[in-house]
Amino acid sequence: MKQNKFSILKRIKSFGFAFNGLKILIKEEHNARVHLIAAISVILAGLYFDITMMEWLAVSFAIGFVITIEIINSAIENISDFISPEKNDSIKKIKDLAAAGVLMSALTALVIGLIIFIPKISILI
Ligand SMILES: Nc1ncnc2c1ncn2[C@@H]1O[C@H](COP(=O)(O)OP(=O)(O)OP(=O)(O)O)[C@@H](O)[C@H]1O
Repeated sequence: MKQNKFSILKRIKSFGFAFNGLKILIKEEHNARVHLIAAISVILAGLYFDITMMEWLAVSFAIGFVITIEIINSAIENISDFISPEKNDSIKKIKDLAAAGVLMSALTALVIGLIIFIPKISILI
């Protein structure tokens, strides 16, 4: 890696590139939109049920975890398509593994959501 001098301007630019990544995610990745809608719904449910600070910590971590894994999955999908636009068994394995990462993160978030919200919803019923 090149040894460059530290520059505030360059750090600010890096933030810009990262925000551009978020823009690409929302514009091009349909699964990310689904996760975003789920995240907004959970935040609204958290406000409605007035969940505790610890519960907000768990919910925030779950949301951040799923979106982060979704971003990594999208990057892997894009690099895979760039390297091999044609069908390839190794690319299939790589993409399926990345998709499994998203599935695991979403299931983890679902379990956290169920633990927090089922008792609160059951009181209403
Ligand atoms: N180049 C390829 N070679 C072999 N299999 C592929 C290839 N591209 C995709 N696949 C298979 O198709 C599945 C879906 O790939 P795709 O890139 O469409 O992911 P997706 O999650 O459905 O994408 P999207 O984010 O567009 O919904 C992969 O998990 C893999 O099994």
